[in-house]
Amino acid sequence: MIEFEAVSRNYGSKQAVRSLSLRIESGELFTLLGHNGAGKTTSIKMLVGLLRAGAGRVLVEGFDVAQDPRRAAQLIGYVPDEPYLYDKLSGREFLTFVAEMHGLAPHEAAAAIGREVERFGLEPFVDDLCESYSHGMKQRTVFASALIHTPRVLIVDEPMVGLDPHSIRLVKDLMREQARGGATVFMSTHTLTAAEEIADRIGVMNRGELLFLGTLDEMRQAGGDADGSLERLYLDMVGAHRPEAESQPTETDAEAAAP
Ligand SMILES: Nc1ncnc2c1ncn2[C@@H]1O[C@H](COP(=O)(O)OP(=O)(O)OP(=O)(O)O)[C@@H](O)[C@H]1O
Repeated sequence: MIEFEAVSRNYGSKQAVRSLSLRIESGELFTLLGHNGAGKTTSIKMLVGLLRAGAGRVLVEGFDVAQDPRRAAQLIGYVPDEPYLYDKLSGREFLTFVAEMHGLAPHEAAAAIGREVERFGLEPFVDDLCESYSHGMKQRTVFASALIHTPRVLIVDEPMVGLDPHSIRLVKDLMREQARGGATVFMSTHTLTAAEEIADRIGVMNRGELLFLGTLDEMRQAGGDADGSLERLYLDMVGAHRPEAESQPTETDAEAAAP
């Protein structure tokens, strides 16, 4: 179970997340949507303990992630938006390192690694150095590492980016399977078709605030469109709230700024 209790976070004077309250039950697959800069990654970083909340608190299975970070880390599997791996380790060495970090005994680690290598089809490259992996191979290895300790809570930030269709299917099935098995799954994504297909509930974030929280059917009711696709409903919902496009430097500006 995940709980955000009136959570806020600023970067300097910029308020990235404003009084976010949200409860996600075990067995639920929750999807967080929102335009670039809406506050999704900031929320996720507070959830996994990489950032401290400025106000409020975040609980995972009842444990405050800021007060009890080790306990929370044992409960959480986290797949960040940028896959992190050690270039000079092979995939198997990396998975072994993660298993040891979670305190798995060697025989448990070997069994868990075998299970995840098979699940994510890593066998053809798992003994090669990570520096030789494509983006999708890295992402699949990171997914495997996030599941090594069979976490109760799986948190994934933009899981579909850069994956081939086969891997996308794998990841979608995996997230549903995790939720069916009783885990809490929290996914942030811009891939609306995937969210439409697999989410139990959807949250729409806008300028650090939760604009909508509910099922797709509830979103259709709110949007007055009984058959609307998630893409249509989402675009209508955030369209009215979208901030002015931030001014991008023109080529001339960039050239002028060059030394
Ligand atoms: N390290 C940082 N320093 C200053 N401001 C930041 C920092 N990280 C994020 N922000 C700002 O906080 C706000 C929320 O950013 P965040 O990364 O949480 O958005 P997001 O919804 O994950 O966006 P995206 O879809 O582009 O990943 C944005 O206005 C962003 O500019």
